[in-house]
Amino acid sequence: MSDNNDKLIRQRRSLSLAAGFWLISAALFLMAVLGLGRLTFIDWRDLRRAEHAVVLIEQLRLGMISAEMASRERGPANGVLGADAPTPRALGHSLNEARLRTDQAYAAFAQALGQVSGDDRHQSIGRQVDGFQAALHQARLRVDALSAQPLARREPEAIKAAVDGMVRLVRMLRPSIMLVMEDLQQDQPLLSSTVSSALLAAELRELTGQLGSLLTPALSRQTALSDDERLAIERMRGRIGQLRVLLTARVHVANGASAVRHAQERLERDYFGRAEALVRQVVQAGQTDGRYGLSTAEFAARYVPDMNAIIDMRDALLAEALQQGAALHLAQRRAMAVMLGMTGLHIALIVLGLYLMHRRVIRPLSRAAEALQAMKEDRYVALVAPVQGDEISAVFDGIADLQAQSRDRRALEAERDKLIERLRVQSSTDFLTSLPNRRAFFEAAEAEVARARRHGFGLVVLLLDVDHFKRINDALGHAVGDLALVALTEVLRQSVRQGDIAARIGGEEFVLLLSHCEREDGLRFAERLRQTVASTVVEVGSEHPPVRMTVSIGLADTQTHGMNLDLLMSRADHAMYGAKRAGRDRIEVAGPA
Ligand SMILES: Nc1nc2c(ncn2[C@@H]2O[C@H](COP(=O)(O)OP(=O)(O)OP(=O)(O)O)[C@@H](O)[C@H]2O)c(=O)[nH]1
Repeated sequence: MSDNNDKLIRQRRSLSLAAGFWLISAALFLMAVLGLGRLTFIDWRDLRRAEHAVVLIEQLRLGMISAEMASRERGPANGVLGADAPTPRALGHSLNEARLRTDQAYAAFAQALGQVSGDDRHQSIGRQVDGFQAALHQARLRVDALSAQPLARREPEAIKAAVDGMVRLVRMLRPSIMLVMEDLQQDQPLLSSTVSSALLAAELRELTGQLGSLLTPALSRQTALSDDERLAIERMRGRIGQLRVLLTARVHVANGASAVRHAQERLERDYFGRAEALVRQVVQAGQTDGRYGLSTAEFAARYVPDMNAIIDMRDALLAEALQQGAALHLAQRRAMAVMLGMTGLHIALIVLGLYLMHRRVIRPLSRAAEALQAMKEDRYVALVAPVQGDEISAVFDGIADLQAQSRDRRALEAERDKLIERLRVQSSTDFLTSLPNRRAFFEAAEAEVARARRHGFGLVVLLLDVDHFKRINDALGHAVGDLALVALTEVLRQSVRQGDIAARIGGEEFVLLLSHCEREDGLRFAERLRQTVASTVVEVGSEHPPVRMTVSIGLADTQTHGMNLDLLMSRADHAMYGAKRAGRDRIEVAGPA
C-alpha cells in the first residue's frame, strides 16, 4: 500500500505528458525559427551583397569614365599648348567641350561615391574627391596661363609641367577606384576579376594616350626623336605590351562572353594592328631622319580613333560584369524566395505536426488517463477518439471494454454483497419469529457480557419455556402452534427495553438478556412478563377457540453467578426446569452454583 502511495507521489511530481509536450514543442519551434532565420539571414545578406556589387560596378564604371575623360581632355589641352596665342576658336571650343565632359563624368563619379557613405574608407574617398578637384583646377589654370602666352615664349619645361599636371590627374583617380575595387573583391571575387580586366583596359587606354603624347612633340617639330624620347617611348610600348598580354590571358582564362571576345578581336585589329603599325612607322622615322610624312593632327586623326577599340573593350568587360552582377542578383533573389518559401513551409509543417500530435495523441492520452483514473472512483467518462481506426481509437475501444467490464463487475459485487448480507441476516435470524436465533444470541450476549465486565453493570438472564406447548400443537395443529409462538414473540418484543436482547433458542424456548439490571429488578420484570403472557389471548381464527399460554421462567444474574455467559445460561436453564417441576407458570431464581 505504501509502495503504491510512493509511486503515486512520484508520478505527480514528474512532468505531465502534456506539459512536456508543450515544452518540447516550444523548444522545437524556437530552434526551427532560429535555424531557419539564420539561413534566411545569410541568403538576405548574399542578396544585399549582390545588390551592392551592382552599385560598386556602376561606381567603377563612372570612375573609369572619369579617368577616360580626364585623359581625353589632354588631347585638346595639348592642341591648345601647341597652338599660338590667341588660341584658335575651334581648338578653344573643343577644349571647353572636353573639360565639360570631364566635369560631368567626374561629378557623376563623385555623386555615386557619395551615395555610399558612413565608414572611414568613404570619408577618405571624400578627401580624394576634394584633392582631385583642386588638382584639376590647378592643371587647367596652368594650361590656360601658358596658352595665353605667345608660342615662342613658352618654355618647353613649362609645357612639359602643364602636360604632366594633366597626366597626374588620371593617376589621382586611381586610389578611389581601387578602394571601390577592394570592396567588390571582398564581396564578389568572381565579378571583381571581370572588373579588374576592365580596369586593365582603362589603364591600357591611358598608356596608349600617353604614348600618343610622347610622339606628339617630335611630330610637331618634324625632327628625329631625342634619346630621352626614344627611351620613354620604348618604355611605354613595353608597358603597353605587358598590359596586352595580361588582358589577353584574362579574357582567355575567363572564357568571356562573345561581346568581350569580339571587342578583343577589334582591339587586336584596330589598335594592336593599325595604330601599332602607325606608331612603329613614326618611331622608325623618328630614329632616322625625322621625316614622318604626317603632321601631329594627321597622326592624331589616324591614331586616336583606333584607341576607341580599347574603350569598347573596357565597356564590353564592364557590361559583362554588370550582366554577371545582375545574374547573381537574380540567382540570389530566387534563392531568397526559395528559402523564404521553405522557411514558411518548414514552420507551417512543424506547427501542423505539433497540432496533429497534440490533437491525435497527447490530448486523447490525457483523456484516457483521466478516464482510467475516474474508473477507480466508479465514474465512467465516455471517450470519443478524434480519428477512427488508428491506434488511439484502439486504446479508447480497450478502455470502453474495461469500463463495461468494470461496470459489470461492480454490479455483480453489489449483488453479491446484498446476498451475503441477506444470508448473514438469515443465518442469525429465526425465520418464524424474526428474533435472533441461538447463534446470534450467543454472539450478541458475549459482547454484552464483555461490555458489562468492562463497565461494571449487571445482567440478568431469563430463560422461558412455553408450558405444555405440545398440547396446543396436538389439539389445534402445528399452524396454530406457530401463531401462538408469534404472539408470544410480540409480547416479548414489547416488554424489553432498548439494549436488552430477546432471542428464540429452541422450539418453544426463548431467552431474554436484560442489560443494566440486577436480580431484584429482573425478578420483578419476569413476574410482569409471566402475568402478561398468561393474560394474553391469542386469536387463531374462527375454526378454533382462542389460545392461552403460560410460561415457566428460570432467572440467573451476574451478581450471583459472575460474568460468565455459559454459567448464566446453565443456571437459568436449571432454574427454569425447577419452575417446571414446581408446577409451571412460575419463576424460579437460580441459587449460587
Ligand atoms: N407449532 C410448533 N410447535 C413446535 C415448534 N417447535 C417445537 N414445537 C413443539 O413444541 C412441543 C414441545 O413439547 P415438549 O418438549 O414435550 O414440552 P411441553 O409440551 O411444552 O411440556 P413442558 O415443557 O414440559 O411444559 C413439541 O410438540 C414440539 O413439536 C414450532 O416451531 N412450532
